[in-house]
Amino acid sequence: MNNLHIAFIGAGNMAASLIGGLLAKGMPATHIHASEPSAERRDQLERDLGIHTHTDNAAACADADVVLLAVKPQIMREVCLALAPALKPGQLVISIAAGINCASLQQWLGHLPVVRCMPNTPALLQQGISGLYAAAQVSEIQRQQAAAILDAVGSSVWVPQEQLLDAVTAVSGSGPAYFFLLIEAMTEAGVRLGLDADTATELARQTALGAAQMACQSDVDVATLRARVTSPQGTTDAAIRSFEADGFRPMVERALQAAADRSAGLARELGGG
Ligand SMILES: NC(=O)C1=CN([C@@H]2O[C@H](COP(=O)(O)OP(=O)(O)OC[C@H]3O[C@@H](n4cnc5c(N)ncnc54)[C@H](OP(=O)(O)O)[C@@H]3O)[C@@H](O)[C@H]2O)C=CC1
Ligand SMILES: O=C(O)[C@@H]1CCC=N1
Repeated sequence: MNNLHIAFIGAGNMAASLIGGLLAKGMPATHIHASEPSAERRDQLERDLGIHTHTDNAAACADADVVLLAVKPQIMREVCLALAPALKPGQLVISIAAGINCASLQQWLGHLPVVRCMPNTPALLQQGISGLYAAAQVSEIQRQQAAAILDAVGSSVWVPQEQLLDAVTAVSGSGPAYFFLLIEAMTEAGVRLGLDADTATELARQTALGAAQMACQSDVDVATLRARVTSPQGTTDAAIRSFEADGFRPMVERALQAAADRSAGLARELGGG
């Protein structure tokens, strides 16, 4: 993986997370090019990370084995149409944009080896998880390259049908924000219960970290872990009953359905394939 040359088209939040993770895994900074309109951001990337930056998307791709599209879905069409003449047949294109399907990307780029992927921001800490789907024209070696890039910043799963990326987006792509929301809400509730803000923040954050590590490392399922915290008629029981009475599970289901619907809706609104 570290001998690949990667061009990032758009170097915002998600690209920076991926670049940070790749560098931490030992990819030479000289193998990473990023095209980005903001001069301030380009300076920061060159100064802090040592990667090559460009104002011109085509120039960024000149020597790339993999072109990674990391612009907002709303401008993906115009970016792809402009980039199309610069692509070379052997290059693999990976898109991380929510909702933009392979057929649209292939049509706009005039280029068939396309992998669609949905990463998440914990990639910055090499704790990301990505869902991947490859167009039929992607070779086995290119599939391995795509998985290697995403595995460098966490782990990845292939989905057998492209529309399942809407579900991946709802669960893990957007998912970090749900946990941040819960930490925010727990912190605010702790403050209302009398804790100072710093103490409430530390308690909520460290509890989230400890619970996540237990969920990942334990050999029992999360329902069992929850039961072990929940003494009969104790404090956790009181909180869980309150959550359930307020419709916590259907609320989570509706939220994830909204995210998946939005992902599918972006494809309808912005797709051209
Ligand atoms: N954030 C997340 O958690 C996740 C995001 N994604 C997907 O990743 C993609 C990027 O999202 P995110 O990183 O959050 O967004 P950002 O806005 O942070 O990054 C997009 C970057 O692209 C730059 N840009 C704008 N126009 C062009 C252009 N014509 N050519 C090259 N670069 C351009 C923007 O610059 P400027 O700001 O100056 O316009 C910006 O720096 C989206 O498609 C999103 O769906 C996927 C998974 C998770
Ligand atoms: O909110 C979004 O649309 C992007 C995709 C997944 C996470 N962020």
